[in-house]
Amino acid sequence: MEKNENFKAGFVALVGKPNVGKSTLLNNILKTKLSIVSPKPQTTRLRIVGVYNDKDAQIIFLDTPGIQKGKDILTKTVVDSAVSSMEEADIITMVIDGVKGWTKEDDQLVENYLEKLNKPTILLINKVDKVKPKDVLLPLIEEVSQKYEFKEIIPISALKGTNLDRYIEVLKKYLPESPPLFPEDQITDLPLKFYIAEIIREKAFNLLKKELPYSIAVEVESIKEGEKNKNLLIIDAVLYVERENHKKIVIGKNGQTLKKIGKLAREELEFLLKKKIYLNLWVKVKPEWKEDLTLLKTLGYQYIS
Ligand SMILES: Nc1nc2c(ncn2[C@@H]2O[C@H](COP(=O)(O)OP(=O)(O)OP(=O)(O)O)[C@@H](O)[C@H]2O)c(=O)[nH]1
Repeated sequence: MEKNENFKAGFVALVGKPNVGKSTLLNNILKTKLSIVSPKPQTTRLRIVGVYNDKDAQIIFLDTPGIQKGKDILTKTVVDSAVSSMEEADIITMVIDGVKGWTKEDDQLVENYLEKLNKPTILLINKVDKVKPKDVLLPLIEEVSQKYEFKEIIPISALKGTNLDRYIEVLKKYLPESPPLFPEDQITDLPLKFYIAEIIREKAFNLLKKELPYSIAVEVESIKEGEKNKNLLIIDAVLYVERENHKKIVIGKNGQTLKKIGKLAREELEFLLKKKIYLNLWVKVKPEWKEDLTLLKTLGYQYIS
């Protein structure tokens, strides 16, 4: 790719309440599935970096998990990682849900973070495919422009792709001039083990969200190539639950639920990695895994101090 002389590169932190559509936005911009999208709030617990490249710019997205209230170590870790994303960023993008409008939590985000960090901030009003332009959107734009000195306010639909090109152009305007910061083929800094664990966790979460909304963690213990067949990956992974009765739920009657999780994860992994996959899944009980620092670190929550 022929590079523009005034090439720009830098970090953009995506912030906003759970469920406003940050993961959908990132996935649509990067056209590859890096973070979990699900209708349940607070599923993105990891800081995920996606890298957008074109001839003018390299934009590195920091996807921050919702800033939540909570006392366990996992929640604190999540908040720390969200804050460090914002501190690292050249530009902050705040996302709100156009249907729900501006909320009290958004006021807190402005007060507690944006005003203190004082970085160029862009506001995206998402899900505009679901709102009436005149009756809802125009008054909302008027309202939010009083809330903070946003550099720009852009109505988008992350789902439909509406106005995302305009958003990219605006980011380029505020990014510093710099050579690329990452090699171009690097679309995520997540190690493969971690990436696979997230896909398995997503499948388990989607099947079990009613019974076990937040208490499953997944660790990929090993990934080996087939001895004779290099096109085969053998993956061993453990699903951690907090209680014995949760283990029964994950396994299901005659092992049906675990089998289904395995099948869905395997199909997606085969598609994404373009290899044949053997996926061995176990379920282990690990009481209070959310409080277990060592395990959290193994699982990749690196921002624990
Ligand atoms: N109609 C409509 N729905 C959207 C749009 N963007 C996201 N959604 C839906 O909103 C829900 C939440 O989207 P996510 O991308 O998971 O939201 P998030 O902000 O990453 O949420 P957390 O992971 O909880 O922080 C999903 O059901 C999406 O399909 C949009 O532009 N229009």
